Amino acid sequence: MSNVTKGSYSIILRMEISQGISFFEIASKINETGGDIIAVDMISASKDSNVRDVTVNVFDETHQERLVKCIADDPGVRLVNVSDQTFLLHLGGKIETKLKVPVKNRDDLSRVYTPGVARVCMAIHEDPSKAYSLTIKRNTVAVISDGTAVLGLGNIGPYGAMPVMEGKAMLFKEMADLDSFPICLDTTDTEEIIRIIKAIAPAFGGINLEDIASPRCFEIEERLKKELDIPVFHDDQHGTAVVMLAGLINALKIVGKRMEDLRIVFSGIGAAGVACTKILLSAGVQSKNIVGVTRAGAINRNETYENPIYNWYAELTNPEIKTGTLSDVIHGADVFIGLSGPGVLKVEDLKNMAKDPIVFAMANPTPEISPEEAAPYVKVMATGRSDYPNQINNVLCFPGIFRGALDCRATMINEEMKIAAANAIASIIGEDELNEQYIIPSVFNSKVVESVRHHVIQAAIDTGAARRIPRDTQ
Ligand SMILES: NC(=O)C1=CN([C@@H]2O[C@H](COP(=O)(O)OP(=O)(O)OC[C@H]3O[C@@H](n4cnc5c(N)ncnc54)[C@H](O)[C@@H]3O)[C@@H](O)[C@H]2O)C=CC1
Ligand SMILES: CC(=O)C(=O)O
Ligand SMILES: [Mg+2]
Repeated sequence: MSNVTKGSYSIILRMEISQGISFFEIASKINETGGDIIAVDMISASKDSNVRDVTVNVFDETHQERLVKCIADDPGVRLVNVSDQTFLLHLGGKIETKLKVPVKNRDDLSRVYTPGVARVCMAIHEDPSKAYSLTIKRNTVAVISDGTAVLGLGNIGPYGAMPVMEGKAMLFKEMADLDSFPICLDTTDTEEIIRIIKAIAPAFGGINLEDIASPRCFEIEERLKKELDIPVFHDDQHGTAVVMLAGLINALKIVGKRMEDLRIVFSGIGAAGVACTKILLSAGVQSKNIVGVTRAGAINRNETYENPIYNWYAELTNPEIKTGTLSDVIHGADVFIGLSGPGVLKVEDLKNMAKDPIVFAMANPTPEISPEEAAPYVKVMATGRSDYPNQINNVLCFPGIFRGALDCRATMINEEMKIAAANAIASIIGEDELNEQYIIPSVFNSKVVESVRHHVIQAAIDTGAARRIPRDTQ
């Protein structure tokens, strides 16, 4: 698997084909390399040649390179250009601002802007809670990253992070009709990040932290939760944990095991790994049955770590003081939870797990083991990707959880609201639908957001986190 992309995507090959060369010869070559032609458009024709755009589905970057070489080497063809539809889709970014009221004449102008706007400003100045009714605050989330843990790509900086944050903003809008701003900060200084987020908070109903590396992400989130009165939610921690728990609740129904009895090995004790561990402890998993593995091996209490989170993890888990690599500690595990990097789990490891292994290989974009390799040896397999069954991805959680939190004007997103969201997601799949390939609803299942919203609002009301009760909940 390539480290960047695997799974089919489309490229457009613009090619000038000499007269006398049949297009069918070219098409056969493309087919022989495994390319799937999905469209052919004639761009121009002359007596010497035809220029065509041929849209082809390819498997991955290596496949694309092979296909391009095969066409470029053909003496009857001049390859004019190769464009990738994913890149084309990103030209100029993916979102824009849209007006809710027109500004077409002086009259409009005097209301949306000065002088009319001044009266609205003063009303909010006198009663700041009016920001919720008279500004975008009540429906707007800030999606904030410092670019230090972008997907599984690592520290690629704020510019590199932007396409992901724009994508999250699109998902907020599409799934939950929430507006959001992608904000990528050109600093990795914890205090500066906290100061900036606090300073911009007045415009927003909630803060979605994204792809900020551990352990810094823990302090940033904790401090902001204490110092702001709007929900602050680190999606890679809690969104992932909620969806993982939903998947595990359903997977256990298939294998007939109980949370209390599960032996679990985690690969990756970063933002997502820590939060998934915590939510599983809340759900009944016993800390003595958990072992966490990082690049340096199994976390254990005989070691002292520079990363304070690893020391905390060592005290909490692995009382048998298992040491060594993932392969050394995976023997007898019922569940593997991967939130680390590509390819760290091997087929041999799967063979050493307990009966009916559950494998959630959630590293993005390339999982800890490919479903193709794992399939013969696991009972339930899930990844973070959309091109395999059982996508465990925080996109199933964050739109609905923020929709609920903003609709009841929650001051925070607490543990009860997260567990409620997990149960809501799990319960969407009926007993008669549940199977190894369907433990988690599709991201596009229209019931997900509404169900998560509803359960989150109820939990917020029950725990005193709600500042208002939406009309449809009364
Ligand atoms: N499916 C989903 O919804 C989500 C998936 N993820 C994925 O989980 C992974 C971790 O994300 P975060 O926790 O946010 O990052 P992070 O930077 O906070 O933590 C990464 C952790 O993985 C460990 N790690 C990295 N490569 C490793 C390797 N080859 N072997 C063992 N350990 C390794 C690091 O030591 C660290 O403990 C990423 O691949 C990310 O894409 C994260 C959030 C959501
Ligand atoms: C899905 C997601 O948030 C991640 O991979 O970082
Ligand atoms: Mg993320």
